Amino acid sequence: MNKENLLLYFIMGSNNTSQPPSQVLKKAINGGITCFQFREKGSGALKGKEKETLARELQSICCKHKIPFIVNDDTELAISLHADGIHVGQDDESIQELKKKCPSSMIIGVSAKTIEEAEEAERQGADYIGTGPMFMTTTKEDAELPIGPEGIWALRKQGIQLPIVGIGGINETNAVEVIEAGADGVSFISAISQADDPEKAASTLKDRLT
Ligand SMILES: Cc1ncc(COP(=O)(O)OP(=O)(O)O)c(N)n1
Ligand SMILES: Cc1ncsc1CCOP(=O)(O)O
Ligand SMILES: [Mg+2]
Repeated sequence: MNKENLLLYFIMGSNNTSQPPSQVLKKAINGGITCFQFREKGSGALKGKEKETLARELQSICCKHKIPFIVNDDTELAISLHADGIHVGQDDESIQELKKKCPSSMIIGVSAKTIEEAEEAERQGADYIGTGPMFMTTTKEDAELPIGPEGIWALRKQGIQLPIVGIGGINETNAVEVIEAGADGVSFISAISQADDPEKAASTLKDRLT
């Protein structure tokens, strides 16, 4: 993956917004996001056919605008849709398993916050790591305590070369700190999905970072 694609990485599922997800995604793309992750998870999340239908709808929007479409957690869905990538956490399927099942062109993102996790992700051939939570977040039900941008500094200081995306509680006022700490990109859910004007929210974030 081109690491420039990680700069403004938007993540959303149907329960992260009160607006139609397809509308939010289109507005976010108009505002300048560079990557999208479909994360259909948590209370009220769609399942089965409904989940797949929404995934296909959002994928086709991404495809039309040449925005990488990454699926969170659900390897089978990612493979069946020929998604551009899959993102997994430490408690999800291992990179080793993913490498066996997925086409070699598929982007593999892994959550990693300790040096051990990041080094293991590098060894196993991940394409990028997602590190966080950077700041307090209420979006992820089982989020751990924030580690702050210092967590990214620490990984860089210890020699981690993989592209890093910060995640968790990132908004227009703190995004720059995350990049300054050594991240290649910032990912966010609520800063865009909960905004009254998702296009403006995305373009403001972009202005802060470019
Ligand atoms: C870009 C990015 N980074 C981290 C995560 C978190 O993944 P995970 O730890 O598996 O938690 P869930 O998102 O599955 O609840 C992410 N999704 N994306
Ligand atoms: C999925 C995830 N992983 C760590 S924090 C988080 C939630 C990010 O959501 P928000 O950008 O609204 O804080
Ligand atoms: Mg996960």
